[in-house]
Amino acid sequence: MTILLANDLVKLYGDEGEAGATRALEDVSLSMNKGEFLAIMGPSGSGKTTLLNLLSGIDKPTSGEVIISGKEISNMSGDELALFRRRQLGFVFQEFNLLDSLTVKENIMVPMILEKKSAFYMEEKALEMMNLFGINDIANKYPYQISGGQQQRVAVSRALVNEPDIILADEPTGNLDSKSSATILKCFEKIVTEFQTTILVVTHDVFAASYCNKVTFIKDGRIHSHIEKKGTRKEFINQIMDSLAVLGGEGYDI
Ligand SMILES: Nc1ncnc2c1ncn2[C@@H]1O[C@H](COP(=O)(O)OP(=O)(O)OP(=O)(O)O)[C@@H](O)[C@H]1O
Repeated sequence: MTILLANDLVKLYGDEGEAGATRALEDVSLSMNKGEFLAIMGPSGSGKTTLLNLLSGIDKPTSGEVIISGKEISNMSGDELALFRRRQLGFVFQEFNLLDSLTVKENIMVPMILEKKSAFYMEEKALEMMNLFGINDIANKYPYQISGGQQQRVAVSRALVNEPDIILADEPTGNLDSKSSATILKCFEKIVTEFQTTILVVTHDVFAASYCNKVTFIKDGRIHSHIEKKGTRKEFINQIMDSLAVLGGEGYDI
């Protein structure tokens, strides 16, 4: 089942022909099936953030379309899009973005509160998530009382509670040490395997990308190449490094 389809995306910042206008994306097409775990990698300025902004509906393409679960989001009105983003998309960011005045459990409940779920359902669901990610012992703590790795596990739980069609993650391990990064990546692996969740990760980090099943490389706003994991994760790391060597550019974490 196709979850995400991007067709011939073009993004131009500024007006065509105008000095300083940038063609950030040129004819980018992408497709993801249910249960796929994809990393997008590319040099600084290659268009990764722009692509993520278009896929998540934060920004509109100059031309082309983004279809998620059969719905074209590039044409949705503000309200329709806001609802769609809340129900069908899960977001994980580098900065965790938790609410400091709410406990871990309350943070996880926020998307369900917005959907007016029953108190019983919310309790059960929050508990299920906290058990899944090993954070039930910190349910009543506040974000500033827990580690970065724990905060990111809360953020992943929050992204999952409304059972989104796809999780979009922007440098999810960017603020984490290697041990916490591995924990988060294993959480992603677990939900892909257990729930067939579809996850797209934008990352500079070879270690993070190696947990994915596929990597798409972009360069100068165009898709450069794709690779698929066939053997072990260690072998995939070597494959990713080889591709990055061909791709060129700087700013990768190895
Ligand atoms: N709001 C904007 N207005 C004008 N140009 C922009 C804007 N946002 C990005 N760009 C330009 O578009 C191109 C792609 O930028 P983008 O941020 O998508 O790259 P990136 O791959 O995410 O980079 P990084 O890895 O450094 O975050 C760059 O040339 C950038 O300068």
